[in-house]
Amino acid sequence: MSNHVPLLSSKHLTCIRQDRVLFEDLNFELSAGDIIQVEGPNGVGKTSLLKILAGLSFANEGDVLYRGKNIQQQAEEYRQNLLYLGHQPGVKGELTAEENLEFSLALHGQTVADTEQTLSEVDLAGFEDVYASQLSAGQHRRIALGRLWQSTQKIWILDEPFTAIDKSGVSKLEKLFLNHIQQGGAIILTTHQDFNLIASHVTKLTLQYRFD
Ligand SMILES: Nc1ncnc2c1ncn2[C@@H]1O[C@H](COP(=O)(O)OP(=O)(O)OP(=O)(O)O)[C@@H](O)[C@H]1O
Repeated sequence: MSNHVPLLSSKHLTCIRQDRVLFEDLNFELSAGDIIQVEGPNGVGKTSLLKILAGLSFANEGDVLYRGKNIQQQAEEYRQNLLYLGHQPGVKGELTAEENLEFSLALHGQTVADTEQTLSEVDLAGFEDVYASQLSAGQHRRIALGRLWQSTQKIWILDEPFTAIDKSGVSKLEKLFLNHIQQGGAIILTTHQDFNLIASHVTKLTLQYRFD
């Protein structure tokens, strides 16, 4: 008998928002080496699901398990092993690119080191001292994505990480994702974009509108 325990799993998750059942009895497993793409039309419940998985909001029924145990019973350990990027980049206009990255890393308990190198990984070399208010939407997203390059967390939960990112940035991210899963990490993400490099590694979890 297999004693495989997934990194992250959901058991019988039900989510109701504004009297609408977004999903019901949702079960999935995310193991080391997996990439799961949550897909479905606008408003179907993808962000709601990711927030529940990240412990930022609650399901109406069911559980989220980290290594087989409810995330609420081991909130601190789970937090240390989780990197969540929401669909807003969360960048502050009055801080420079480098200050924003430092602030975001510190806020999330990540090591604040090599921020210059990290900004260069996300193609922001030369923009370190520019205020974010003077940077583009794609550059804001790149600052937020910088956290991935400094991540020691195994589980990445990413809400629309490719938004506003150009083609070469998307390829670079795909390479980073591949590297992450090859090192024993796992990713669950939403995107409306198709994958290229990592397409064969991606399993889809499709949410559908319910009309009951
Ligand atoms: N905190 C909340 N309170 C009330 N309703 C909410 C809340 N969060 C989400 N909803 C509703 O739940 C539904 C699903 O929203 P969600 O953001 O999860 O969709 P999505 O699939 O991520 O959409 P998109 O592809 O547009 O990002 C929407 O109708 C939204 O209005």
